[in-house]
Parts: sequence; C-alpha cells; structure tokens
Amino acid sequence: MATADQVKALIRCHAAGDDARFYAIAMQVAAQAARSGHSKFAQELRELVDQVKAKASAIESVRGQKPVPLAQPRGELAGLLTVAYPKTRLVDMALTAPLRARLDRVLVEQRQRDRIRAHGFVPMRKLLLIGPPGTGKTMTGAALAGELGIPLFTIRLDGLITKYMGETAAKLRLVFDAILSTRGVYLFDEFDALGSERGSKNDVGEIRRVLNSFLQFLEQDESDSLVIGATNHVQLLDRALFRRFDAVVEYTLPTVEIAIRVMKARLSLLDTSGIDWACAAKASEGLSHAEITHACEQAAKNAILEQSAAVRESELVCALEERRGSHA
Ligand SMILES: Nc1ncnc2c1ncn2[C@@H]1O[C@H](COP(=O)(O)OP(=O)(O)OP(=O)(O)O)[C@@H](O)[C@H]1O
Repeated sequence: MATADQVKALIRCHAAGDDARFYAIAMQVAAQAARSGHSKFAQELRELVDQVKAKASAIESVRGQKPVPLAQPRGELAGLLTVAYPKTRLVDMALTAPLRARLDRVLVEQRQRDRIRAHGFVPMRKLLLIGPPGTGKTMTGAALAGELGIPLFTIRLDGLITKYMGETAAKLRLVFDAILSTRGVYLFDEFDALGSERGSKNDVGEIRRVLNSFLQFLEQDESDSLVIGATNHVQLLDRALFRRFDAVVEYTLPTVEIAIRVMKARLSLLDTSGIDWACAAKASEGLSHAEITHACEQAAKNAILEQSAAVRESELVCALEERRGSHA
C-alpha cells in the first residue's frame, strides 16, 4: 500500500504537472503492493497507469503539440526563408464567424490529417489569402503555425525575384524541398509579385517563368506542410493560380463589431470605461485592422505619457481620424 510520503509526492507531482514522475511513483506503489501480496490491486494500478499514459499521448499528438525540433534555414535557404515560432492563436484575432469557421476547418483537417489520408483523401493545406493590406493575412499564417505548434517560414517573393534575377526558379525548388523536408506553415507573402506584370519588360519574362515553375511545384507538392499565398492585389493574379489552391480565403475591412473587438483587445490593459465604443467604431470606418491597432497604440501611449491609466475617447477618436486623414 502507498506510504504517506508517496501520497504526498503524488500530490506534489500533480500540482507541478510532472506527469513522468507521477507515473513513476504510481508504479513504485504498484510494485510495493505486489510485494506485500496485494497482487490484484497492483495489477489494477499498473493497468490504470498504462491507460492514462496512452490517453495523454493520444491527446498530445491530436493537438499536434509535440515539440517540433527547432528548424533553422541554413546555407542558401537562409537567404530565402525567415523562420519564426509564433505563439499567436486564432483567439488573438478578431474574425467574423464565417472566417473563423473556415480557419477552424483547416486546423481540424490538419490535426486529423493521418485519418483523412488513411481514407485516401487529402487534408486542406494550400491556401490563398486575399484582401486589403492590414486585414490579418500574415497574422493568420502565424496563428495557424501557433495553433499547430509548427514553425512559420516566410518567403518574400518580390525579394526573391529581384535578388535572384534569372535563377529564381532554381531557388524556388530549394524552398519546395524545404516544404517537403520540414513540416511548417510556408507563407509566400506579397504573392502578387508572381502573378503581376509589373516591372520592366525583361522582368515580365522572368516572372512568367517563375510563375510556371511555382505552379508546377505547388501541384507536385504532397508534403505535410501548409502552403499559404497572401496578396493584396488579387486582380493582378493569374486565374491559373486559383485552381492550384485548396481554398481561397477572403479578408475584408472590419465590420463595426470586429472593429470594436480589435480596439477592446488592444486596449485591454488600460481603463477604457469612459469610451463609447459605437462612437469610436464610427471614427474607425474605412480603416483596416492594422490601422485601428496603430491608432489604439497611439491613444494608449498618450495616456501612459500623461501618467493616466485611462484612455480618453477623444484621444482615441482623434488618433483614428488622423489615420483616416492619411488615406485622403
Ligand atoms: N483580424 C485581426 N484581429 C486582430 N488584429 C489584427 C487582425 N488583422 C490584423 N491585425 C493587426 O494588424 C497587424 C497587421 O496585420 P497583417 O500583417 O496580418 O495584415 P496583412 O493582411 O497581412 O497585411 P499586408 O498585406 O500589408 O501584409 C497585425 O499584426 C495585428 O496587430
């Protein structure tokens, strides 16, 4: 039977979340019980520990929260990709219900990808995010990586094209090799650089070639990574690109409700009891999530510099209007 010390140690391990030690002590108790002739109790205890351990490990792998070894792009890849390990979650974003549902669906399919594949289907993993600047496309890449506990690799295509003029297709191959070998969220930001016909006449030929190789790589890619293209200029994109993605997800400027959520979240550490949110939302009309966030930060800093814990509505409205003024 368990000694008083063992019971106390079990409680301490439980409080500290030290599962490994908790199971070890439980097994010690089982061994002692067996030695003292309580073999039925010992057997039951061992089985119980095995069951609980198996359940905990299944939950961990479904959540995809097993620690991912730190991946750091090396050699040539280092100039093409930047890596981050975001802690961002979808709850950190103010999202409309339909957008949230679409992103949740991506996560569900990712978390259950083995089951989906076992039945001969392919989980959703190639996403094209479209919409105006500052509406959360990049943040979505970070949130999906944060939710799945995998690294976020960012590839700036415009940089890739200008920096490696003439050899971009070969560089893209390196990126797609990485996509296959290291599971992560791969975000091709400023994606329109591939679909657009901007730049000098010489660039156009190069961009076409790169676009074609990109489409080929994307089509052949059967990895476990998420490949995300994000663009502010959907009208510039070649329609051929759309078909290669599993889903096209649209981002828009915030509704009144979403604007209020963005402001409340950004100012949550300060006293906002004096703010009429409907009035602040009116002043934020036409602004993106990013611009509203910046205006909140400005109003918050003003309050801090004035040694006040409260953000005044007039300060916030003024900061929002200043941002709107810079649109004109
Ligand atoms: N849905 C959102 N909820 C909360 N904050 C947001 C949201 N969208 C954007 N933001 C804020 O705006 C910042 C910039 O957003 P983000 O870079 O994701 O926009 P984007 O659509 O990728 O813009 P760009 O095309 O200019 O890169 C974020 O870091 C965050 O502070």
